[in-house]
Order: sequence, then structure tokens, then C-alpha cells
Amino acid sequence: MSGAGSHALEVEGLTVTASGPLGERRIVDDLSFQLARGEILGLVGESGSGKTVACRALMRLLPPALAVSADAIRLKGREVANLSDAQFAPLRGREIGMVFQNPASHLDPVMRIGEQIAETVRLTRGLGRRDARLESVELLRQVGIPDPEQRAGAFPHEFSGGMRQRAMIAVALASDPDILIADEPTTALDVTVQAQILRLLLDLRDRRGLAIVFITHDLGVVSQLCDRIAVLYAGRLCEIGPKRDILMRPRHPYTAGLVACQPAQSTGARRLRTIEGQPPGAGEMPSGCRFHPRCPRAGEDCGTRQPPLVAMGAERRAACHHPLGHGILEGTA
Ligand SMILES: Nc1ncnc2c1ncn2[C@@H]1O[C@H](COP(=O)(O)OP(=O)(O)OP(=O)(O)O)[C@@H](O)[C@H]1O
Repeated sequence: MSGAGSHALEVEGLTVTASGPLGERRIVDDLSFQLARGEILGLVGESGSGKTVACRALMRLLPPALAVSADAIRLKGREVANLSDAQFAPLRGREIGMVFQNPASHLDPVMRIGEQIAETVRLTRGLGRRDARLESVELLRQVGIPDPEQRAGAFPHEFSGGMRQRAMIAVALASDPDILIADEPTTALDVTVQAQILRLLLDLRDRRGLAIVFITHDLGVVSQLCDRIAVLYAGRLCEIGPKRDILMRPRHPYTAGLVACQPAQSTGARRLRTIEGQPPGAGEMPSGCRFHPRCPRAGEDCGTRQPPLVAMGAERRAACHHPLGHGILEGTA
């Protein structure tokens, strides 16, 4: 996994700043991660931790009021952080696609599903009308829509929630991206359909070599789907590493708290407790480690010094002055 050639996406120092009456607030602060080709990375954290904003910043889909900076953003080794919006626009969709929690608001309600896919195929891959139509049916087949020739002629409202989500994935795949950002795509679905969509994403990774950033607050989903996990708290990366390390041996107390909140059947962990307190709101970002007011292991240094993200083992990094040891769920009881 080392070497730029194997990386679909490299992000260094991504920062998103909001300015308001309460002053400036870094809602994503110095976020760095890498995504290998064909890898699935879970981006995890409580509501408001900055998962969506970080990914929308990568897609350049944020409103102008939010200022974005980064030391580097590389797509398959190509630096894109310095491109103008006009230069970046053709890469959106083509190199990096996105699917959302609510497909209904991202599909055109008055256009047939097949036409929406075919139009994207034509615009991004330059195919003629006939070939684009054939490709749209093939994509619907690949995402598991039964009877795709017929269903291509349907409108979004004629699809069930799970079928609409599949259709949106087909629209995202129409431009043949190497990277897919999936922002809570299964949250609104019932458990059976959710499991089908997760299986579809795994299948697409295996068949197309798709690299996926999967945004969720559900560690159960992450444990089924992801290879690695990145944990965000109040805009900062707490911990990142292989799924098994993060779930079985969390080093950051916030990660340990999240793991402890999961039901036993989804993570293999014992159900222990919830994390006390609330994440910081606008204008009240704690100094030092942002998690320290809620942290059972906090010492004096945690309120004054921001912990750097450092290597803890071969493939894991965590940002904590007083990390947990190696025992399974040590310190969370
Ligand atoms: N346009 C905006 N202007 C100012 N602040 C914003 C804007 N959009 C989002 N935020 C703030 O940025 C923070 C991160 O929001 P974000 O939606 O990325 O969180 P999230 O981790 O994706 O949460 P959720 O799981 O609820 O989707 C929140 O505090 C939110 O209020």
C-alpha cells in the first residue's frame, strides 16, 4: 500500500474554515489520509464531526462561505489542490463520484432513470446515444436492478428506496470513476436493504477496483464493509488504521467510547456504556485536545496542548497524550 502509484487518493492537511459572528471555526482541521486503489475507508464520527464537509471539500461542493485549504490533494498521484474550480470541474464525477443518503434529492424526478445514466455516460465518456443507452442498461444490471431494460424507462418515484439508491450508484458509476464517496447511503434504508447495498459496494470494489470512502456513524456497518477506519472528532482525526486494530484495540479514548457504544453482534465488542457529554458546538471549541472535556483519561496537558497524530504500531496513527494500551477495550470498562 505504500508508494504514490498504489493510491487512488491522498489528502494532506485539509482544512475547512467557517467564519461567523462567533469568529472563525475550523470545522475540518488538518485532515490527512490516504486511500489505496480498491480500498474501502470508513470515515466515522458523531453527527457534526465534519465527515460530510470534508468530503464535499474534496468534491469542491461547499458553499463559498466555507474556506478550504490543503497542503496536497492527489488523485492517482496527480496534484489537484491547486487547480481552479473550472479546471477541477471535469474531474468531478469522472475521477471521483459521490452518492448520498437521500437519492430522491439527487435524481431528476422528471427524467427517466436510464436517460439520466445515459446522459452522464455521453457527457463524461463521449459515447454516442445508442451506446450510452446500452451502457445505462448494463450499469443498471451491474447495480442489481432486476429487468434493467424495462426499468431504465422508469422515473425515480417508481422505484423503492433501495432501488433508488442502486440507481444513484449507477449514475455515479456512469462516468467510470476510480473513487466513490458514499455519504451515509444506507442510513435511510431498512436493515435487509442496507445489507444488500453494502454487498453491492463490496462487489463493485472487487469487480471494478473501486476505492470507496464510506461516511457513517455506524461502526456496525463499518465492521462489515471497510478495510480501514478513520475516526473524526470535532473536525480532527483522532485515529486511523486497519479495521481490526481500530475495533478490537482502539488507542484513542474517543474511538474506545464509540466501540463501547456498539451492540455486541455488530462489532464483537461488549456493550459497555455511552460517551458522556456532547461534542462541542459552534464557537466553543476546546483548547488542546478537542475531546478532553469528555475524556475519562484526560490529564492537565490535554487542555493545553493539542496532541499530534503519531504512529502507534505499523499501520495505525492516533492523536492522544494518554492512549489506551494494547489490551482489548482496556480502560473502557
Ligand atoms: N455551510 C456551513 N456553514 C457553516 N457551518 C457549517 C456549514 N455546513 C456545515 N457546517 C458545520 O460543520 C460541522 C460539520 O458538519 P458535517 O455535516 O460535516 O458533519 P457530519 O459529521 O457529516 O455530521 P452528520 O453525521 O450529521 O452528517 C457542523 O458543526 C456543521 O454545523
